[in-house]
Amino acid sequence: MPSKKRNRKEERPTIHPKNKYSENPPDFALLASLYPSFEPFVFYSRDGRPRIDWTDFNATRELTRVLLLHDHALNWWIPDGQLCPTVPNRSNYIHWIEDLLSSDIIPSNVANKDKVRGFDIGTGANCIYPLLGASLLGWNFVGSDVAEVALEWAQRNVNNNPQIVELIEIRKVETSENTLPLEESHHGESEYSGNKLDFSGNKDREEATLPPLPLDLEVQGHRNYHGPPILLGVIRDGEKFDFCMCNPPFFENMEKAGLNPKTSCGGTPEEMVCPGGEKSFITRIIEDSAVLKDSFRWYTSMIGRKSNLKSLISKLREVGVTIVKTTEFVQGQTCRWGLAWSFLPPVRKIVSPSVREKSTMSFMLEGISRQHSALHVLQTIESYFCRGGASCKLNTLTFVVDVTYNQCDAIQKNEPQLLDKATNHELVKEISDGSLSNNLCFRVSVFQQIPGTLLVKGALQHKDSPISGSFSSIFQKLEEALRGRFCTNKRLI
Ligand SMILES: C[S@@+](CC[C@H](N)C(=O)[O-])C[C@H]1O[C@@H](n2cnc3c(N)ncnc32)[C@H](O)[C@@H]1O
Repeated sequence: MPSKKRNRKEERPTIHPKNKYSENPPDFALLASLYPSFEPFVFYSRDGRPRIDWTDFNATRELTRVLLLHDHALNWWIPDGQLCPTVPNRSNYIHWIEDLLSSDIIPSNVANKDKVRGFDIGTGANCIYPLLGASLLGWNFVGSDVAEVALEWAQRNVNNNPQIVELIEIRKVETSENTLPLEESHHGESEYSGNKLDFSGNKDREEATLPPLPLDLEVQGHRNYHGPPILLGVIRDGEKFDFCMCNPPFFENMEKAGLNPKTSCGGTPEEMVCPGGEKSFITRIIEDSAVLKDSFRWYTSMIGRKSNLKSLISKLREVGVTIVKTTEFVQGQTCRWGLAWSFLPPVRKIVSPSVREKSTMSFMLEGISRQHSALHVLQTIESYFCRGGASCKLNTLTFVVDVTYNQCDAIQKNEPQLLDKATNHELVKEISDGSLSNNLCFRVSVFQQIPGTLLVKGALQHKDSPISGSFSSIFQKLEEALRGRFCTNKRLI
């Protein structure tokens, strides 16, 4: 999985507050004193902090083993080279799903409220999500996989934990002759992520190395998935789930996975690679979900590259989902995105309080010099929003500009002010029935008051849009920009 190099000064979302490690990161010294098998992997840096060598697969595997044992009472192991999960990171995804299930955006499964049932696509030898979900929250799981070694070890990891054995079924995905075999290129030890986790909180930790984006993936965009079935053909007739989750094989081949000498979390080609990379894998999940529809309350997947979010959200629109939610998972130097969607009709619409308060706004521009007419101001408003990525319709007869911001563009351009932040952790996007409601549409009108004074009015057109809460801040920014341009000599726009 790729990671994202982040600017240290940038404000980061934090680890999920329900995560066991949010307040108390793993204490290597304590773990070493309690577990002799972990002790040889711990050393002390000059500042006296206990550390482990993240480039040593045996060290990262032993850390995961003792964390699962110490904090979750789970017996766990994986063979050499298999993908080794970092427990705090994986816990964030589980808690996000917990939030989705407990939110009242879509109806809960009233009949089976106490029996949550999840489907982990590609559970891996480590079987980490079913193990965490079952032990932390008592959830039932089906964990699927195609790889023999994954199926064998996932089952072993379940069987070695009698307290949750009843909750987890490991299901083999049957490959048909029409599917392409997974790539056979073996590079021995490989990196699955460009991440370096440093639980010690030491300031001088190194930034993550971002593996290069596969060039041909970028150029060619989406390639069709030709691998084994993912949901359709694996889910049985009449089966219902509260959610599915997936940490997909992200890369097209092992070369493209990029090798990061700073970490060693294992990961075989079967675990890391699928034809077309994560985009094609998740696109197939979306296509399957459009057939399976209400068999799942929530469909979710992890995404390794933010650049894939936009096209995947467009795909979701195409297939007519009712709700899309995204989140960012951040832990240490690791950054991923979560994408969730549903076909169930939303129970409520998310409208930020500011929308209810302010769907029309206005301001006066005074002291405008003679050479600037109302038409000039109107055209400036149009070009201001066009440059920000909106589409605009100018009417010079009525002195009106109609502005439409597309939500996906806002995400891609990283303009958080256009997105309605429902919690600190997630950006919520609700696409309700109509096609308009996931856009932000407003009308700006310019009125001549007296020479040198204009009134600028803004009126929100679709108040139910989930991102309409951003209207007032956008309008305030317009005011600032126009004042800078026309009322002083500062050229802001
Ligand atoms: C990146 S690993 C994730 C393993 C584990 N869930 C984790 O988070 O560490 C992806 C897994 O998906 C499996 N896989 C690939 N194609 C699959 C398919 N069509 N259905 C189910 N699993 C698949 C691989 O064998 C591999 O175990």
